[in-house]
Amino acid sequence: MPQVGFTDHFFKGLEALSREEQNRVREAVFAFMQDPKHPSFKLHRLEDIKTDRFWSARVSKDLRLILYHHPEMGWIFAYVGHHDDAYRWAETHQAEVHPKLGLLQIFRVVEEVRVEPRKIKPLLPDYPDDYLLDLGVPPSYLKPLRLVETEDQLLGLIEGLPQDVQERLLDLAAGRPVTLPPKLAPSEEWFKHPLSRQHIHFIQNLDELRQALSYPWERWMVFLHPAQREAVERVFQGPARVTGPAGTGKTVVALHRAAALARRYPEEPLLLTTFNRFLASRLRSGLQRLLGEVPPNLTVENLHSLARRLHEQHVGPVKLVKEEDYGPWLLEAAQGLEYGKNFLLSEFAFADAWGLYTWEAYRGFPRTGRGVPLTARERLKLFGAFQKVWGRMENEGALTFNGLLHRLRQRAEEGALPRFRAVVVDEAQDLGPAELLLVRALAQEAPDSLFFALDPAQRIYKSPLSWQALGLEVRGRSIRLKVNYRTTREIAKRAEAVLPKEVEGEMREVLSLLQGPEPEIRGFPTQEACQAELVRWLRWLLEQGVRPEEVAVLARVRKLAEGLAEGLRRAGIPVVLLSDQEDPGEGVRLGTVHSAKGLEFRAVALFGANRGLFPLESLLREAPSEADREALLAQERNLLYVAMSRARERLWVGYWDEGSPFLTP
Ligand SMILES: Nc1ncnc2c1ncn2[C@@H]1O[C@H](COP(=O)(O)OP(=O)(O)OP(=O)(O)O)[C@@H](O)[C@H]1O
Repeated sequence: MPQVGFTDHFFKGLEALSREEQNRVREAVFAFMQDPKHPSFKLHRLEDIKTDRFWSARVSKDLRLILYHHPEMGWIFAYVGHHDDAYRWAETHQAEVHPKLGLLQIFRVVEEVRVEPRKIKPLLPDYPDDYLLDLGVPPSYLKPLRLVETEDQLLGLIEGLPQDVQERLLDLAAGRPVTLPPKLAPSEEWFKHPLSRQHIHFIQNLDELRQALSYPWERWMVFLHPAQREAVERVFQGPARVTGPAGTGKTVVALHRAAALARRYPEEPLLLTTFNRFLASRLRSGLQRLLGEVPPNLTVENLHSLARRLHEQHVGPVKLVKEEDYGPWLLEAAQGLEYGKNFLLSEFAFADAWGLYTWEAYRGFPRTGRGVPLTARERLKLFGAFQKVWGRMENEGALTFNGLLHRLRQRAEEGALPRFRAVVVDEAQDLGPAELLLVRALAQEAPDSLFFALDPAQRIYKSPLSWQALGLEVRGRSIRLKVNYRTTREIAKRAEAVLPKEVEGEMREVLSLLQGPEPEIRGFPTQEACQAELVRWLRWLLEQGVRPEEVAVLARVRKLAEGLAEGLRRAGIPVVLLSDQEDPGEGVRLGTVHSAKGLEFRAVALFGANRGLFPLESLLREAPSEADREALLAQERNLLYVAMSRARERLWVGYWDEGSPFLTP
């Protein structure tokens, strides 16, 4: 089979078609590859349009494939769409080998511009043509670029350029440093160049084509950003991580990396894990799409169920106790000590999270960030109380979940548990020390064995911690993503505005190439008024043809979400709780912000972005120290960010009385 390429434009066109049309297109592509000259395709060159390299092939009465014929490579599927749309695309796009980069670019034709006599104030400094060409700007864009005066004009002009060129121009306009793209080396084949692979997906053989055709195609499956590709393909000599704001494709990287590792280590046990059961099942279906099936040597399981399973298999049955069970024991054991309940519970949880079960371990362990300082004597007294609780747990044959994780870790370190050749962790920002130490112990000590995907600004369960202290040094092996593939620029900007400019030592840098309506942030006199407007908004969305399952309504606390569910149902809006996701029915998704972690929706409404809910007043009141309060505040801020950044196209935020202070940075 000759090699065949598919452009990112083709995938965009395909995504806009109905499932049935997509199937027709897939069949047509396959048939075309067997016999492009088959009369049913009525293959012809589009002579009458400006750039005469595109061809049209008929899929059905109304669907057309637009192709480009490359002298060496053969056919490249450039676009697909309904007849008029496809022809319009062909008329407004051109394919050209870039004079400096030496790579084929497919981009929107720019109108010829005449310089007007009036004086203009250009947005971009007067860079020499050569420099702009080095950045990958097509020659026809040089003049129009010089006439751009505002950011909006720039966005409008460059919208149709290859994504990598857009990124560089936006960085340039924002005064950020720009790295020149690598040119094609004389001996390099252009289709293997990373920039070509970012825009054109080449399929080499029939098997690949068959596989590609048997699954719904989505762009994330084939077009990786060069930074994503590096995170996926690099061989890391130690623990490594990918970070980036919401929607930059960290989960996509985790999936591709797991798939790449499965190819690299086909005979060895591998693990792809994440925070909860639901996210793990999403990873599993992502892998099925990517690979056809989950390879037998790759376990995909959330960390908690993996730990339980390993304990049951290798140690014995599990009986867990929670804070509500051991809390009273702790208060009893600590009688006579002058500490409040909240501090006792939080100090116990701290020792438990770090596995400080012996006096030697607890005695000198750094309590940085704990807020309340303790003398050695005080530590000893507290430890005495903790020991009583642990003793009681032992008598009952029970342990905390962290206790279980530490016990397993110990077994793994002793060599009593099977180890994975490599472990990939998604949503790693919410893993605590016990979980991270277990992950480390479950991975072999070898290159590639530990990879984490995380965004510190989405930490909503745990306090920040030093990875170095856990033996996870990632310096030199940390890749940052900044291109947001999910959210429009307008929404991304508003969501990032909730956060400080720098989170845990990393500047928040995000670049979205998608445009859409401004998010609506609205205050109401009462909860009822807010709900009534939400109902109106939801009805309007559904009338616009947005499917109910593409919409999420989120609230800070469960009670509020549940009350709202009733209200929405009464108003005739079908609702499915996010917590019932294993078996979703028809309806708008509704739940707490926590339950929307890692998910995305076409439209998101946040109900009750009030002062008192963000941050949650009742939670802050319980904070045993100023330091704990600060940590909670950061988590609450992150929660608001998580809620807002779930939205792809539309975001609606409603509050009553007074809005969250996080909304006014
Ligand atoms: N290279 C890509 N090409 C096209 N789409 C992509 C690409 N990478 C990611 N996406 C899309 O962007 C969206 C966000 O991706 P993903 O969920 O992996 O981001 P994330 O960084 O894990 O987000 P979050 O931090 O919010 O969980 C998804 O719809 C995904 O399909």
